[in-house]
Amino acid sequence: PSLFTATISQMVTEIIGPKEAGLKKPTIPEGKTRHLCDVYGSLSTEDKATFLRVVSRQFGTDHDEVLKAAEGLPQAKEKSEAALLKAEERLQAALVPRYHDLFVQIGRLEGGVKHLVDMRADTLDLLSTVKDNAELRSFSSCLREMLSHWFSAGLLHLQRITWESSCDILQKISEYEAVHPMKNWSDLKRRVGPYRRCFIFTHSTMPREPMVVLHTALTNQISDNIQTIVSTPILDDEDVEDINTAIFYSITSTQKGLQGVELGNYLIKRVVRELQAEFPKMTQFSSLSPIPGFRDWLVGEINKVLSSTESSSSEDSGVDGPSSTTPALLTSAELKKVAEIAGKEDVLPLVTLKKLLQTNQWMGAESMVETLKDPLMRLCARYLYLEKRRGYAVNPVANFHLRNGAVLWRLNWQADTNPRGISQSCGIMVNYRYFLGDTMRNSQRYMEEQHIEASQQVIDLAQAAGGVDSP
Ligand SMILES: CC(C)(COP(=O)(O)OP(=O)(O)O)[C@@H](O)C(=O)NCCC(N)=O
Repeated sequence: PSLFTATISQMVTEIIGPKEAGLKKPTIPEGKTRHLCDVYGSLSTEDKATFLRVVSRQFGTDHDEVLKAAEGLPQAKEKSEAALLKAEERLQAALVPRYHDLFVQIGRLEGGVKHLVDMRADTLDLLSTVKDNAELRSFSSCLREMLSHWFSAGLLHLQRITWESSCDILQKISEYEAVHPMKNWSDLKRRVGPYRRCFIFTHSTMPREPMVVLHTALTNQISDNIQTIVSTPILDDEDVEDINTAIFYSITSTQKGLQGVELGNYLIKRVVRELQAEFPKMTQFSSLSPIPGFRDWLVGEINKVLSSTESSSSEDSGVDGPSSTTPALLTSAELKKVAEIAGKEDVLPLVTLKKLLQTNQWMGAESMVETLKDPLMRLCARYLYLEKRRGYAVNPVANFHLRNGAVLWRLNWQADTNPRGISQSCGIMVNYRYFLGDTMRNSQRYMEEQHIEASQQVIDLAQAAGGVDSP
């Protein structure tokens, strides 16, 4: 390992120059940079991790130099404006990690930007496995910052995908689909056919590679279920008079290394403009989104109640009574009904409910579905509107649309009855609605005050779950 580490340091130093070279760096033959990329590309996952650890640690900011430069500021301020500017430039240079120069050199190569995107994906994978590694985190954010300049809106090319697009692109559209996987060619044909629009962004450094894909349905109302979008037969030609709404029902960013560059946000905004131009009468823009993680969150909440019931060894029969902090998940009457319908009066109702949820068996009986509609809709509103991580919505899709300035607008019961939809979110889907004149303000309030703009339906449901004071 030490020989490998020394070799990495040597190769990087030959490209970015020794530390003492400062700002005067020799022009480096591309050959050394190309060789480093080839070596990196040939490494095993484990050796790539070593490479990333070594470079992020050995070629980060020089803390002593930063301190020295900072200490020189007061004296320079006393001396003159020119001296202060010079001292500030020295500090700015000191704050740029040395691997920044490595990224610049790699980015200049043919295929170098793609190499950096893949290297960032490797870094994110490594970060997901290690405990907090501050140097690696800085390395990743420096790389993200650089990539965000290369992948800004002005440098991305919008392309509409139709059945007449080339096969290699259509194949990638099918393979990359992460939200509602396509089963066959007719699925794919439907999603690019009449009353549908499929747009991608491509980038000159990765031609013929969809960087992000947005699927939109053209309708005359805000869709409340996915079946009518992905399962309807292929329609005849569009009747423009019948279109006034765009439903974003799937968006996928295909390059993991571009996480945090917000390509999806750019694409939605660009597609809205494109559709407004094509359909001047279009007035409604909304997503129809999955709610990944809701079912698992609910099972977790049930486990919390069961373990607290066990530990408090309360005499009552496991009725999910409200505790001082969190309100009851289901009312006693709802729990009683669940036990009755399941024919399990002798088991703790929450244990029965947990099993029904984990096996999707609750969908089997109409009476059970009816009984669970109100509690599941309440709890889903609480999950989306109240469950937070560092102040922001814990659900990643909610966080994405709320950052874009959308409104948490409507929960839809039985909106996705595929097994995947039942397992993911008990079949519930949500509309994040884009009111174009408000998105900027909504986004700002969400990012700065963690305020979630929500409709009365959602607020009432969350309130019924006992989690929110009346606004
Ligand atoms: C939801 C997506 C498109 C957001 O991507 P993007 O706009 O680039 O945001 P970010 O990843 O840069 O924060 C992305 O997270 C994604 O592809 N998620 C998996 C598929 C999905 N839609 O949940």
